[in-house]
Amino acid sequence: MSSDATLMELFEQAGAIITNSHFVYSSGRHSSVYLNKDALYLRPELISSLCERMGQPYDPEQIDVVVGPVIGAVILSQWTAYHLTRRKLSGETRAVFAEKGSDGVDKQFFFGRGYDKFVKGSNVLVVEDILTTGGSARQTIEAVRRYGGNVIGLSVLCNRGNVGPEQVGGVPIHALVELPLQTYTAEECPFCRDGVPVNTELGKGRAFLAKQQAADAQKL
Ligand SMILES: O=P(O)(O)OC[C@H]1O[C@H](OP(=O)(O)OP(=O)(O)O)[C@H](O)[C@@H]1O
Ligand SMILES: O=C(O)c1cc(=O)[nH]c(=O)[nH]1
Repeated sequence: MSSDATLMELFEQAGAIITNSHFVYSSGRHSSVYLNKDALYLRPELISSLCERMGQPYDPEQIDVVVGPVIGAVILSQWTAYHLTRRKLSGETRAVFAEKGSDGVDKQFFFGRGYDKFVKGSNVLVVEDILTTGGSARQTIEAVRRYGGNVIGLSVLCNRGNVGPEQVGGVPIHALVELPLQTYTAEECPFCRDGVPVNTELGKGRAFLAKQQAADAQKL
């Protein structure tokens, strides 16, 4: 695994690149291509080797903690911390995750479970699977800073949104794959306009349709 092309091939082989459909993303944007990270998370050995590469550019002595936002990046934080620890002369790199309240109370990422103590005053590597708008990564970085951590870098599997440091709080980004892909707002989406059915299996299509139905019902 040494180039974007090789990694892309690997993602394809793992069934992680799905095209020619109508997806809705967590940001609310729409697109015809979906990078199915969950097909990668099925494969621990593959994820381990990807995370080894995600941690490679960083000096392990400089990273105390790896932080990932729930859900997928929890797996990345574990494996990246594991490989950083293996390169460390002494001590262990911790892995913690940032979460959001399911009750709607905590709308921003927070560190529960006593993890705040491991973030405060620590040098932190933030990991994320996919950058589309960079919103989730930016919010994670903001949470680390709010809790008193020092963000050293952001390492991601795939930057599919051409996201730059200025969109994630000025933090340098390392992406295993740079794959700029077109996305649209719902209003400008050509697939919505042409009546292409929304994919309800992957992404946030089900929630999008439910919201649309609720809005339509209110109009009646
Ligand atoms: O750059 P952004 O526009 O923020 O989009 C990227 C985020 O969206 C997806 O999260 P999803 O909600 O699918 O997360 P999960 O399945 O990991 O919970 C993806 O895993 C990133 O976390
Ligand atoms: O932006 C997203 O939500 C998103 C895009 C993508 O390609 N894959 C994914 O799992 N999430």
